[in-house]
Amino acid sequence: MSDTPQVLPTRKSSSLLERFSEADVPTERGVLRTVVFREKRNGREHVALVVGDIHDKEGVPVRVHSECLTSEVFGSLKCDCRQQLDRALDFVTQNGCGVVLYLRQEGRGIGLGNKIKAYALQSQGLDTYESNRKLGFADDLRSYDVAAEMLRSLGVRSVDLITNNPLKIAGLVEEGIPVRRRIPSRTAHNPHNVDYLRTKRERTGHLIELFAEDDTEAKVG
Ligand SMILES: Nc1nc2c(ncn2[C@@H]2O[C@H](COP(=O)(O)OP(=O)(O)OP(=O)(O)O)[C@@H](O)[C@H]2O)c(=O)[nH]1
Ligand SMILES: [Zn+2]
Repeated sequence: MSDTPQVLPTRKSSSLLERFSEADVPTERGVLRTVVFREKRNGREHVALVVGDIHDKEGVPVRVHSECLTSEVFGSLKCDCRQQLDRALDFVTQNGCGVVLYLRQEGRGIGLGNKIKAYALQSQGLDTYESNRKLGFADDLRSYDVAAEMLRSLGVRSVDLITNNPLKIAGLVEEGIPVRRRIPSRTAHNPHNVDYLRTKRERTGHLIELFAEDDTEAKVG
């Protein structure tokens, strides 16, 4: 991967978002071009981490990742979000080309406080989706309009999407982003997240292959 700063082309015609700022950020995996978008309706900031030349390209490897403070910052074992993020960053940096969108849709869109309320209900025996419903929320409140607009602003023509979630593929396609193929995001299970992963597989058709934590093959792709 080149360490040379690159200026990414900008499209000015976005309606939901302002393309607010961008800079190269050195990370343990190399330099990530970090582009911050602001949602005009609520000021929420979403991030695109860009590697390589993606403008006007087809089949760009893309991860559309939803924020999960508990696992990504605090190391919670209740889900697989940090692994998914790490593996996506590994993939795009090793590949020398790709994008990780980091969307501020914590708790599948219900927010951190409500996710922790849902965790409290799960400790009483409810599953991920039952606990959402008990709190008065739908299973998944996320939308992909912001992701689509970010990708359009970056000039991505079509994507190879790193995901196990068929609804995410459908959501992006509905928002006008062609998905050329899916890159599976393999994830390791542990005693704390195995029910969560099984529930995703059974309730929303996530295409999850489960690997034990010591399985060195558990990786993206
Ligand atoms: N409401 C709720 N959200 C959760 C729970 N556990 C994890 N999350 C959130 O779920 C989001 C990740 O979504 P997932 O459904 O796990 O995975 P996905 O992004 O749809 O699918 P992949 O692309 O395959 O990773 C993150 O925002 C997490 O904070 C939970 O028990 N309840
Ligand atoms: Zn998580």
